[in-house]
Amino acid sequence: MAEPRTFGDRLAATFATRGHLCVGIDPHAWLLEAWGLPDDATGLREFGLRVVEAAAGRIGIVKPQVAFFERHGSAGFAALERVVGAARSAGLLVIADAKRGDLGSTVDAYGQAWLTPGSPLEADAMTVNAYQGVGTLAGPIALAREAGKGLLVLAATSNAEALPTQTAILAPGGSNGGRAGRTVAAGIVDEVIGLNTTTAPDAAASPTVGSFGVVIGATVDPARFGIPLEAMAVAPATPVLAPGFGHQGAEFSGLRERYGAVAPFVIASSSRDVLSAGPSGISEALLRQAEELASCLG
Ligand SMILES: O=C(O)c1cc(=O)[nH]c(=O)n1[C@@H]1O[C@H](COP(=O)(O)O)[C@@H](O)[C@H]1O
Repeated sequence: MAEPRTFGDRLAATFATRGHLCVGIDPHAWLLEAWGLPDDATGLREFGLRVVEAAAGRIGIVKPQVAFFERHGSAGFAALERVVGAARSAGLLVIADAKRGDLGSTVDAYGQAWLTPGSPLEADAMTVNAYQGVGTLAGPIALAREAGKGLLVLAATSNAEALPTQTAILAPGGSNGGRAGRTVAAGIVDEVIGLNTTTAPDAAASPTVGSFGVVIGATVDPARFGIPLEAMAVAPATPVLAPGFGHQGAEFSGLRERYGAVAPFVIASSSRDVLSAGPSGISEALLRQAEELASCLG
């Protein structure tokens, strides 16, 4: 059977067959040491490939954190290419956690790096930030539509320092002027919902999940940001990348209450908590977490 054309369709298929768990591939120096691996490009590659091997067939989504590979320069990027390639070949959805953002002409190149079919770092989706305006993302948005890729835009992040900025109130004026009075996070979410509704004609007959999602940390209260959860759940739903489970304190048992109507479209991400099970324990830890998550969502 042909692979679903859009990221949203592939995500919907993954939710149905492999569930909602995403493991973050975050090779912190202390984790490399705990795994008995060197803190260099060979260690990164080995770590990433072992996580991919553990994830394949057990869960559906991996999220390599680019920063840890970037620490080792070009050799780190070569390791990341191998890990991303292995994950995609294993049928896992790959979200490149690159958190790129810039003015339009520059962000276009970031989009090309991570979303162009056949590019060395090709992923299924990437994280981006829109603090220079969602409009700056026009290039990656167009590329994602054309290539069947996805974007996950930071809205309400899991870290406490973000609260004052992301709950700040939008001023009138500019292309986002109609959203004046709402929070920065809610304005971003609203614009991303709009991207999904305007993509629909091109996608499957009635897509259930859109290709453009937002990041809403599992440690925050979406109501505090005025985020319209019900509107996000209207088909094609705006998926949510939800980091913060495990090490940052969020629990799967709180997921339904936190995300309300949009809970069925949440990608629940955990890195350190799962990775600290080590190379011999990670497969079992992934299965256990996937089961727990499924029972909380079921
Ligand atoms: O975009 C992300 O993935 C992200 C957004 C956010 O709001 N908070 C957040 O922690 N993340 C990422 O998710 C991962 C969380 O890792 P753990 O706290 O170890 O599970 C890190 O790679 C973060 O960069």
